[in-house]
This record gives sequence, C-alpha cells and structure tokens, in this order.
Amino acid sequence: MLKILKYMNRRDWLFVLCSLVFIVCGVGLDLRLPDYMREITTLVQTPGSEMGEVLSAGASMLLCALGSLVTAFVVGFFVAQIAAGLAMRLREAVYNKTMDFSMEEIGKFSTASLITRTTNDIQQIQMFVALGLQAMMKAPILAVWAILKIAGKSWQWTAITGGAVAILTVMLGTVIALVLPKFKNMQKLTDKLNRVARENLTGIRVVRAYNAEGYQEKKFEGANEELTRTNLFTSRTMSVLFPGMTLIMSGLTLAIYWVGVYIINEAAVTDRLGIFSDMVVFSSYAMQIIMAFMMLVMTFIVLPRAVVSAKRINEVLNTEIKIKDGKISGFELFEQGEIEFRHVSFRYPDAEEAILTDINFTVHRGETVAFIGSTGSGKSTLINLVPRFYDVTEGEICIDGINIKEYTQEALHRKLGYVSQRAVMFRGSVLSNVTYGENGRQSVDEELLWKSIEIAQADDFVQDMENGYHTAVAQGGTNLSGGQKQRLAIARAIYCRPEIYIFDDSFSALDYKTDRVLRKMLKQETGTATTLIVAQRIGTIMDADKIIVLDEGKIVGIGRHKELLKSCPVYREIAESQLSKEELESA
Ligand SMILES: Nc1ncnc2c1ncn2[C@@H]1O[C@H](COP(=O)(O)OP(=O)(O)OP(=O)(O)O)[C@@H](O)[C@H]1O
Repeated sequence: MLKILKYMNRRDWLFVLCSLVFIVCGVGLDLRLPDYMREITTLVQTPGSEMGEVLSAGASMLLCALGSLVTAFVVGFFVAQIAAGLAMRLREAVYNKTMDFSMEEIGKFSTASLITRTTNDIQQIQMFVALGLQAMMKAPILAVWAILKIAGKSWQWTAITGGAVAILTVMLGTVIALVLPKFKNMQKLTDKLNRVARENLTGIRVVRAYNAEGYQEKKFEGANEELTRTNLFTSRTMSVLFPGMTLIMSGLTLAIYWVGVYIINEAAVTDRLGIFSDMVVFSSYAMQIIMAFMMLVMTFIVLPRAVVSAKRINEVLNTEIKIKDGKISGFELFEQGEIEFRHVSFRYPDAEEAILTDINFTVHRGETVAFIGSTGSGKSTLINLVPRFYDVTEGEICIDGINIKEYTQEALHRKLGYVSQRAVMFRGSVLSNVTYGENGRQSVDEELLWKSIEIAQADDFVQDMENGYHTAVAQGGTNLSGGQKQRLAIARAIYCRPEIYIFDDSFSALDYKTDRVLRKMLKQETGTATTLIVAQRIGTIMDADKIIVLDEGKIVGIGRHKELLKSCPVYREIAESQLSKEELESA
C-alpha cells in the first residue's frame, strides 16, 4: 500500500498538509464543546447565575460546532482532490505499463484481470484515500487530545474507557482477520466475472446461433453467485461493527454515570457539583475517543480491500517486461529488409514442448517468402517472432544482419508492416484506421492513403461509402464485412511503406481474384520490400520466390512451387488437396 503513495505528487502532499492543519483546528473546536458544557452545567447548578451567561456559553458552543463543520468541508475538498488525482495517475501508470507488456506478460495476467486492475482495483484505492485518509489523520489526533484532556480526572472512569477501547480493538481485530482473506478472493472473483461477461459478449453471435444462452448463463451465474456469496460474507461480518460500536458507546456512557453516582455519593457535599460537571465532560471526551475509533473502523472497512487492490496494482507496475529494447534506433541506416533465422527454436511460456525447432532460412531484400503447413504447424508463431511479440527461446533472428533484439522496438516496428490473422479495426473512421500509428508522419498523406486503399483493393467499397474514407468505423469494425476489414488492415500496412511486410494468413478472407490482383499490385508498387506470407491456399503462394513448408514446427521443405511438388511430400499432399490434376500437371 505504501508503495502506491509514491504516485502522489507534490500538490497532493501539500493538500495533505493543509488537511492536517484544518483537522487539528477541527479537533480543537470539537474538544472545546465539552468545556462549554461544563460551564453551562456549572452555571445551571449555581444559584444566581445570569441567563445571559448561559446564552453566551451556548452561542460560543454553536460557533465552535459551525467552525468544526467548515473545517470538515475543507478537509473533504482536499481529500477528494488527493484521491481523484492519485487514481488518475495510477490508471495512467498501469495503462502505460500494460501497453509495454509483451504477449507473455499479458497472457500471465489475462486481459480480464488487467482491465479489473485498471478500473475496479484503482477505484478501491480511490475510495480508501477518500474515506480513510481523513479518518487516519483525524482519529489519532482526536484520541490523543481527548485522552490528554481527561487524564488524571478519575482512575475509575479512565479504566472503564480503557476497557471499552480494549473490547473495541478485539472486535476490530477479529473482524479484519475474518474478512481479509475474503477480500483477496473477491478481487479474483471480480476478474472471473469480467472474464465470463467478456467471453459472453464477444461471442454473442455464436452463443445465439448455438442456443447456448442457458449454458453461458449458468457460467455467469456460477461466477456471479460465488462473488455474491463472498460479498455477503464480508458485508455480514462487517455489519457487526456498527451495532457493536453503538453498544460499546452506550455501555460506556452508562458505566461512567453508574460509577459517577458512587463517586458523587461518597464525595463531600461541596465537591459534588464539580464532580458532576466533570462526569458530564468526561463522558463527552470518552465519546470523542470512541468516535476516533469509529473513524478508524470506517478506514478498516475499506482498508483490507484497498490493501489487496494495491498489491494487485503493484504486481502490474513491478512486473519486469521480458522483451527489452535494444539500442539501435537509426533504422534509416539499414534499409535493406533482409531477414535471417539462425537456428531458431521457440517454446511458449509455461509450455512443455517447443513449437518451433531449429529454423534456418534467409530472405533477401525484395523477395516474397511464403509459409505453408498443416494447422498448428507453427506458421503464425514463426512470423510473430519477427515483430518480437515473443522472443525466441534459442537462436537468433536478424534483420539486415543485426539481431532484432538490438533494435529499439520502435525502430524494429517501423521496418515492419504487420497484418494479423484477424483484422483488427479501431473505433474511428476508415482514414484513422488506414493511417493508424504515426510511424514518423506528422500529417495524413492523402495521395499515399488512396494508393494504399487502391492496392489493398478497398477503393471500390470505400468510394461507395456515404462519406468516403471519413465514414465511421465501429469498435472492432463491426459495421464492415470480414473481407472489407481485411482489406483495410492490408491498406494500413501498405500506408506505412515498410521494408518488410508480414501477412499472417491475411488473404484468406479475400476471394481468389482479389487475392491475386492485390498481390500483383503490391509486388508492382513495393518491389523492393520483403514480404512474408502465411497462407492456407496454394494459389496464394505458388508464385512466391521461396516457399517454406512447416510440419510440427520443423522445416520440411524450402523451394519454389514446382521444386517442392517433386521434392516435398507434405507440400505435394497439400497441393493435391487443393489443385486440380491439370493444375498440378501444368506446374
Ligand atoms: N499463446 C499460446 N500459448 C501456448 N501455445 C500456443 C499459443 N499460441 C499458439 N500455440 C500453440 O502453438 C502451435 C502452433 O500455433 P500456430 O498458430 O503457430 O499454428 P499455425 O500453423 O499458424 O496454425 P493455423 O494455420 O491454424 O493458423 C499450436 O499447437 C498452438 O496450440
């Protein structure tokens, strides 16, 4: 929790200081009230007192109460500012850290948990600061000050108050010991609920199509019930606190008066009035001490959850990012686009077996290299190693003769135009999606934008759209067809004018004709760029300069279409399943 405090800035600390000053003033005013009570009690009990004196003491009492109210408002204002500012800075830090995460770290936390940590967990901290900070500052000041005021008054009353405080402490300790583990669980269950809700919503079409609402509902209900049960347990346990506090407060007043009766009875008649007003004042101060504890209880209600949340936030912030930046950022010096895999092996984190083993090949500048193989043979895994979504487990990948780990990630990514298997669209417009990422450009290059759209075979439908490339694109591109999304994703890569194109099965959403025309235009326009294509269709890759055939993570054939038909049984098998006899023979 303390580590979180380093996200408070100087303004926050200044606000803490100001709050402290106002709290001291407020406590001072609160503790003046019993003094006026004593004065009024004495005046009322003393024959011959003037009504004006009573009224004047009463007015002072009222002023003190009003002053205390004002200080409470001011402190509330400062604390709200501190809490909101801290939450904002934490959200920013967690978000920025998450953006730097590699796939390994994202996989370790899970997307749902990262979302909960950025929202719900930070909200817990904000709530704790908003409610707890004030109480944590005020309670000790109030308690110490009140104790000093009653010290030495009567050992019997002091002992009773001490006993009440001890009972309170035991009650608090027991409740916290019971609920703390549950709070830890509660955040995990919130993660789970988020995960299930997310899965339901993203897969809603499949859920409906398969009439799986009942099944998904059960999953959701399961997670929901578990969270509700835990919530109920903590709320019920916590609910003991307030009645318990009230009982102790009333009990304490009763005990003070009870004991007071005996003390007064045994005192000399002349001392009785003094002892009586002392008793009234003492019980007021004792109440203030209990109030201080009450405030701490308020803090303890939110503290355990905030501690758990702080731990979860710190886990994200303290995670060491596996993929480290290199030093080479002068990418313009190396504009070649040659890629070399040297004895590359790769195993997913926590997986037992390697997915890729001893991969060796070189792609020269301007070449098109295609990867083909059965499902799960490791094609996507292989090309995803180039942008360093994961780092190789063994061996090295070099671009222009330099290990990709030595480039800064920005320099490396500027070299690459990556199109993923599933086209990713962001909320915005066609324009914002195609010109996505600055990549060194300050403004939109309209000519290049249209050219990219044209090469990606997206010009027809973009022109037909109501507002051309200013047409809105919904989050995830839900207002576009699969093929349209894929074409815009390809246009995005072309717009970057990269040295190296990476197409991860990006042509499968296109019809054969569009696929062919697109690749032909791409080759014409970007002749010097190196292209890596993962494809399922032989038609997409048969004219590639080099075809690499993968089987169970190993290269089982490298060559051109015709050569592989003769030399590589795996390739021939794939070709036979897709091409007609005539096409095979004419190859
Ligand atoms: N994040 C991951 N964690 C663990 N294993 C993974 C992960 N992603 C993929 N795999 C495993 O790696 C293997 C290769 O997957 P990959 O996606 O590279 O295959 P592919 O050849 O591209 O298949 P397809 O043609 O079906 O897309 C598969 O067995 C898959 O289960």
